[in-house]
Amino acid sequence: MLQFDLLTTDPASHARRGRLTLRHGQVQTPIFMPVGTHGSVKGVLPRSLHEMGAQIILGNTFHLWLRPGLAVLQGFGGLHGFEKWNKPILTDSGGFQVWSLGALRTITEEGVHFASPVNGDKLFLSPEVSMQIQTTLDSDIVMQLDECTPYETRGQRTTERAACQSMQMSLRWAKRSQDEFQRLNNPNALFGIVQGGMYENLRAESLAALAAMDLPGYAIGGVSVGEPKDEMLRIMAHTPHRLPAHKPRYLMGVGTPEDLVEGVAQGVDMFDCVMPTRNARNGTLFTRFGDLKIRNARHKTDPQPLDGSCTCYTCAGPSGVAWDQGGRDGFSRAYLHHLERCGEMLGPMLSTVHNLHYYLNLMREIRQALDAGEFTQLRARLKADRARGV
Ligand SMILES: CNc1nc2c(CC[C@H]3O[C@@H](OC)[C@H](OC)[C@@H]3O)c3nc(N)[nH]c(=O)c3cc2[nH]1
Repeated sequence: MLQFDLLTTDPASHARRGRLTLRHGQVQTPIFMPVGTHGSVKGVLPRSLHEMGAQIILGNTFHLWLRPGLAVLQGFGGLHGFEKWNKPILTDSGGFQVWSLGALRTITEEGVHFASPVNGDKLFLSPEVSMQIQTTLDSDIVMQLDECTPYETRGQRTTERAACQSMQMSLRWAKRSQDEFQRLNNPNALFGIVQGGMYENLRAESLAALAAMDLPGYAIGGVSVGEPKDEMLRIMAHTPHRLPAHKPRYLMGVGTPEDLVEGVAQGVDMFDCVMPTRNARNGTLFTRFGDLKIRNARHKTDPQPLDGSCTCYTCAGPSGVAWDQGGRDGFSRAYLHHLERCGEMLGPMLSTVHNLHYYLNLMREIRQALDAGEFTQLRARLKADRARGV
């Protein structure tokens, strides 16, 4: 079950404002979806996710199938009951993880044979098995099982012929996913995934075949897989706006704040990326004026928060009043630098709150600008601000 309402479209770009209605609630788009691969968004309390306005989070079929396993998840009625998240969840199909297992897996038309990296068990993942797992997880949005076409194979750029064969297998797996999804009477929404490597003609063939399947939503896969930035931008400029306008469009695994703004301008509605959470754990913080490495000695005595305009708990404390607005309840860069240097748990926790808030707030600003017809101005200001440097 999914309803997508297209609210406004930007006259100067492919950007649009929408609203997704799913079984576990509504999602305003464009939206960023925090990644909770193993059933938790690393280092963040669900209550903090609610406070920062997270509307939908991700889970991953592959990881949750291996641990805790279907029997446990079944006992809780699925992933919502298990991780105590009562808003929408999107689960990825496991294709990407299995692909990244490398030598440990054998891909055939039937599906993928591999040894569990957890306990060595011999496992088999097919479109049908992936649908059965995601039905048990009861996620609001289910991704088809696909093959994420690599950018390179043994150091050589993937040829058009290889990308074509991979894309066509993903199309056959889309059909098998849809048949099984319907056979299971899954009440949620199944998304197709466009492949085709870095070849626009293959991307066009993939999206045409998927559009003909009349699925509730579509993702663009096979990017953010190690390709040069200009290649990703080329595909981002080609594919999203060619997908059905009245269906939600999800760009998988992307990206930096600049990529999200560019993606919205190209017509993307939904994003997921491990960057805000992973970078937080590595001490790289996103701010309005650029990225900041909290480990750097220059922060040792700095009383300012990470970002003077930010209202997150880390920057503005319980009052939520930003430093620039006179607020002095937030944590200082000096304190965060100290926590990082000492390896204190609180460091990555506070940094993750800030980075996720930054991403979610960026999308909130974009939605507001689209509602006010000011997306072009916001896009220019964000680009200039981020280039200023911290
Ligand atoms: C990072 N770049 C990137 N991610 C990608 C993901 C999600 C990875 C999935 O793995 C977990 O994060 C690591 C997340 O799972 C919750 C995410 O959805 C993809 N998933 C599928 N099915 N097909 C793709 O072509 C694909 C391409 C990607 N490029």
